Amino acid sequence: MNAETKHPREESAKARLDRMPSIRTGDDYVDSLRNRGVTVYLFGETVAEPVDNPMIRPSINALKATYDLAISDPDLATAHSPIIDAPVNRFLHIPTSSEDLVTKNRMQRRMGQITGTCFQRCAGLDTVSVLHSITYDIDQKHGTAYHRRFLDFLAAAQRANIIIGAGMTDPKGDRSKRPHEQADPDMFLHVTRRTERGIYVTGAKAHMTGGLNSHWIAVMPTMNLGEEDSDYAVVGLVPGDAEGISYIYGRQSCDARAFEAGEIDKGNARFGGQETLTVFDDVFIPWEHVLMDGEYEFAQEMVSRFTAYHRASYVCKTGLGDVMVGAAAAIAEMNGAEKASHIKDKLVEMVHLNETIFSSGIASSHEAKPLPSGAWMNDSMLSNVCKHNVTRFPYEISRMAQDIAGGIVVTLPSEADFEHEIAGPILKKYMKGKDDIPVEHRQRMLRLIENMTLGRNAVGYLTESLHGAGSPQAQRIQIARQMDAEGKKKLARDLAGIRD
Ligand SMILES: Cc1cc2nc3c(=O)[nH]c(=O)nc-3n(C[C@H](O)[C@H](O)[C@H](O)COP(=O)(O)OP(=O)(O)OC[C@H]3O[C@@H](n4cnc5c(N)ncnc54)[C@H](O)[C@@H]3O)c2cc1C
Repeated sequence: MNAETKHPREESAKARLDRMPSIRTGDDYVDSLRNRGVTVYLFGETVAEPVDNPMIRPSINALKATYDLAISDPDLATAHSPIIDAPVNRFLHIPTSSEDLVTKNRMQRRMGQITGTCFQRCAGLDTVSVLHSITYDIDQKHGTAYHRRFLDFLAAAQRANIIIGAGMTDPKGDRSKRPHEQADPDMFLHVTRRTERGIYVTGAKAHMTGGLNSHWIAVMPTMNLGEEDSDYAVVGLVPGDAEGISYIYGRQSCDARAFEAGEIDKGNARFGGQETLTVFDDVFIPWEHVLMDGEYEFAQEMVSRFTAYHRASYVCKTGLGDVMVGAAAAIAEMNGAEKASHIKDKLVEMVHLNETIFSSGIASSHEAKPLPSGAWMNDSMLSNVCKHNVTRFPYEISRMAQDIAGGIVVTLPSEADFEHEIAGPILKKYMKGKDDIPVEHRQRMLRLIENMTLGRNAVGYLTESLHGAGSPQAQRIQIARQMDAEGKKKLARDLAGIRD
């Protein structure tokens, strides 16, 4: 069978991506998502064209902004890729220095400031970063060809400028059991059969950020695995519209406001996040796109390297934190409370917490080290500290923003009532703060605070900060592994004059 007559399922990433018009602008990206025929379930129905769905579109807009930033600020959002010897979007660039990782963090903060939500592209970047080194290391041990396959894929992905989604988290069923011990083997994605041409996988990936906004998905194990879990030790690259893949859309708090008329009550009408349960029903992956098959002893190292990158990527939340501080300062002014010393002090505390997150994340990038493949990786201790700060501080920052905003942040009547013939003028009279500030400005600022602390974008600012890249205990385990208590005890013994 020659290349022309191959079934599309077997087509190489290069052939498929070379056929695709290269994406340059944000508008190109939006166009690239049209007419893909992906199966998406939302509110008990299938969605004919996700791009035009009012609930889905804000999440697409957030990814669109990553393309627009690359054009408006190329120093920040593009990098020179040695793989194709050309500039690429930084979200597809393998870091080859600590400076690369520092600039990546600055870009992530900027994206958070622009969108006020999860812009969904970090997990894919951190996945390709870890695949660079882990495929190299597996090849060194087993003589496999994974690294060459990976580089071929990444070169095509960089040229086409696509989005890569990260499918790591399995549904996991009974948390006390290993994958092979589960009553239902599909609780973790696994290989069901191997043929001369490739493998078939079945299972699901949970909470997938930007699931159906991605052109390709990288699936990989979610935890350390033993020999009995070999079929679960699989890494594969799959087009997002591959046969057998379906997406079930995750609800977000207040998401149905997307269908209402008007934009004020949406809080952030333009941008939102997206998570899907991505289901793999006997999905074929040709060998060319398989990057791990049974090398279970590398699963733990892969997860640990992924988290070293990804837990520092959570500096993106400091961009959202900047928006929260701005919103709190603005609503204090609108309420006429900005001169109160406790308000000023709360704003200082919010900034202190936000910058504490940033400092641990950026420090982990400055302390990055090279791996044998040539990719550079964040300092793991500091990136775990960064993520652990993220599991707490955005909640505290949100509490202070709600404190400063006043109870009206949760009792404000609807935009439609403000427009009502009788209720409208009453509301415009009583919802006023300072005289010279239009009521609508106050309404909008309150809705933004609501959106980020209780509404759709609280998913990205709060609960994703808690669980994304691993729940808090996962960071404490990593910190405990690396804290070198014995070395620290020796320091104390020496100073205390205790000699063995
Ligand atoms: C908004 C959002 C976006 C996300 N995006 C992505 C993505 O793009 N790609 C991706 O792969 N994943 C993604 N995730 C998934 C994220 O990595 C997981 O939520 C996280 O790893 C926790 O897993 P879980 O949600 O299954 O919770 P659980 O594992 O059920 O954890 C719940 C609690 O139980 C505890 N627990 C769990 N298992 C055990 C055990 N065996 N022993 C003791 N305690 C245990 C945990 O510490 C935690 O406190 C996202 C999550 C969120 C919320």
